[in-house]
Amino acid sequence: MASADQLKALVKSHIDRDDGKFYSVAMQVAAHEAKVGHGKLAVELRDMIDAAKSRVLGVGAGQPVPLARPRGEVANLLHVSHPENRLADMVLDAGIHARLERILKEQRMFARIREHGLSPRRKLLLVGPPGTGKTMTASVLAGELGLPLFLVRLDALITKFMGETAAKLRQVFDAVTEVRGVYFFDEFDAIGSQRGLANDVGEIRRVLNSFLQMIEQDQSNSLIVAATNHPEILDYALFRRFDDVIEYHLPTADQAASLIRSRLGRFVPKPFPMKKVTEKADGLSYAEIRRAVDEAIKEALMHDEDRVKAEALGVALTERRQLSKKITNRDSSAHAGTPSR
Ligand SMILES: Nc1ncnc2c1ncn2[C@@H]1O[C@H](COP(=O)(O)OP(=O)(O)OP(=O)(O)O)[C@@H](O)[C@H]1O
Repeated sequence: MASADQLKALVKSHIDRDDGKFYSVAMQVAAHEAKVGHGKLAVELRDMIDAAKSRVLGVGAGQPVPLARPRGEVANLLHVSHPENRLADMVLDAGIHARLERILKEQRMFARIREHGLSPRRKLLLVGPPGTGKTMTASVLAGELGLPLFLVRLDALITKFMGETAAKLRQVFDAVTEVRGVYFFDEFDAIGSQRGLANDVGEIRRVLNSFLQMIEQDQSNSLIVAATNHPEILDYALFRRFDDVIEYHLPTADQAASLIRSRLGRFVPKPFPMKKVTEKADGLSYAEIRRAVDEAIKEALMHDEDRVKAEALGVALTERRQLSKKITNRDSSAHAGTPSR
């Protein structure tokens, strides 16, 4: 019998018209029934869910995806989108830029590379602090190559019923083979580390081993992109499974200036004391700088002004820094009690 929480979640997802949630809870109920020995009921429930899902148009993003729409159970695990981002939209140091260009070139020529028995680079690990462009990179790769971007939903993949996780991972890797796309595993440390996620360390180890096996065996034409802010807790065995490991960093002063200018567009202040303003961005991520610039643009719009005022931009950046400091302090005090390995 489903738990009270599951029943409540089912009713709530129906009220919210959240199909994805509804199917996910229904699958949990089926898994629970299988676990307590009601195999026939579990199979019936799963069949009903699969049949219902294959009738539904649009997955996750709520957009119909005619050519690359995951079906059946895997639809819950993948959120599909079709980004239009370009490499030129990113502010990057020359090294990362060159590596991404190289990956794109190998992908564009993959038939020729395959003909010679070689494999293009397509398994990538992106590491670096939050807001430095790891997710954006996955979007850019998809956008440049005209491929769908599949975000692997770790919340759906790693359930309370940990025994199911490896089976779900198998479904994701089957999709990787069947539908060419960019498959993005964000917060990859949830799979790639041996600690933190659950008390059941043995189970986490099994999931990690499954991932290692599946990524090693994968010979598809899709790109597999994993990202983490915590490379230090990744299992060492993972690194050699990737064709490239790319390290992202907070922007330098020049990169911050370049992002500010491109984001401001026609709103750029006149005169613009760039150096003075950029100093206020020191220590902020690209994402934080972008948000500060957006705040300043909104301020201008609300005052019916054609341009941002340099002081207003300075204030927005300073506010972001204060916020960022608060978050960092909170995170470090939260981690202070965590025993190290
Ligand atoms: N290198 C960059 N160049 C231009 N804009 C960037 C860059 N990095 C990040 N941004 C801006 O910040 C936003 C958030 O960045 P993104 O989600 O890619 O960061 P992330 O590294 O994946 O962070 P997290 O680890 O928190 O997921 C992007 O959508 C983009 O607008």
